[in-house]
Amino acid sequence: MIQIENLTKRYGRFTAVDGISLTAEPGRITGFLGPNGAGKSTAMRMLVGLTPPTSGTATVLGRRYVDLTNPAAQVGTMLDASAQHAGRTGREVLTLAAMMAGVGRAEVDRALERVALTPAEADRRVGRYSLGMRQRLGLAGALVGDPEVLVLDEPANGLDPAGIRWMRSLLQEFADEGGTVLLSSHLLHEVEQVADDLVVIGRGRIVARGTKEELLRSSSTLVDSPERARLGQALARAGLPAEAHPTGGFLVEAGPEPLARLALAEQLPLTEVRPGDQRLEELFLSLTADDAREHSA
Ligand SMILES: Nc1ncnc2c1ncn2[C@@H]1O[C@H](COP(=O)(O)OP(=O)(O)OP(=O)(O)O)[C@@H](O)[C@H]1O
Repeated sequence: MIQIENLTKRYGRFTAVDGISLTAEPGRITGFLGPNGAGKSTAMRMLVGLTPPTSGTATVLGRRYVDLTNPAAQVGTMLDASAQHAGRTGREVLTLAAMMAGVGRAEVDRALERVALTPAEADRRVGRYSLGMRQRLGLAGALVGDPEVLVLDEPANGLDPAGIRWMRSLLQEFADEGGTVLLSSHLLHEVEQVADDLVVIGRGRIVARGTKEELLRSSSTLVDSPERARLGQALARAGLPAEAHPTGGFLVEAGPEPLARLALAEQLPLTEVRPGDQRLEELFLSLTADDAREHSA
């Protein structure tokens, strides 16, 4: 379990993280989504004690990270997969992580196996790894101490679609055994494939949160009729906000019931009544486009 309450980080007059609160539950994968510069890494660094917060609290397993008895074994972290020592082999990097977590060589082999790095690959220098291999090694480092919680910053970075599917099943297995996963991404498509719950951050503030299903659920209905013109007139008369949809029919800001009643009253045949395609993508873009623009300006 991860609990963040009113967490704020200011650098001088700039507020990087602005009073955010979020919870990541055991048994679930929580995606922390936001455009570049939204404050994800800063929040995660505060969570694991690498950056002191200006105010607010962050706890893992009920305690501040620095107060955990053996943080390296209780919380697996991967905050910057590209920061691994290029001159060391993957196995050496992992052996160091295992020592910090107080576990032995058998766990190193087990972690390598879990992330599907072969012994030959493990004995290669990290400088010669692809980005995807570095991510796998970073995940192995997070898993090696057999933690209850994983905190992963952009773990899908550099993975191809098959790699993302693989990561999803690995993290799902971890969550199914009761583990807590908090992972960040600036790419909606990635996080949508991996997470159960989503927290969306823009310009340091939480702008949406909920289960993936909740956030994907549509508030509009797509409706169509062979008598489209008459349908349009009926919608206008009924005062239902509607706009023409590119694929035909109308996108109406209403649930299906008022539309069914309208069709019955107007004796209108309907060929389509289904949830409008309010994809999470639109939500993400509309919620964060301005933030992203201002940051890059
Ligand atoms: N040490 C620092 N000093 C000053 N500003 C900082 C510092 N660290 C981060 N920032 C600023 O805080 C904001 C949030 O940065 P952060 O790295 O947390 O964003 P992010 O959501 O992780 O973005 P990305 O997806 O690009 O990693 C950015 O505008 C960044 O420039």
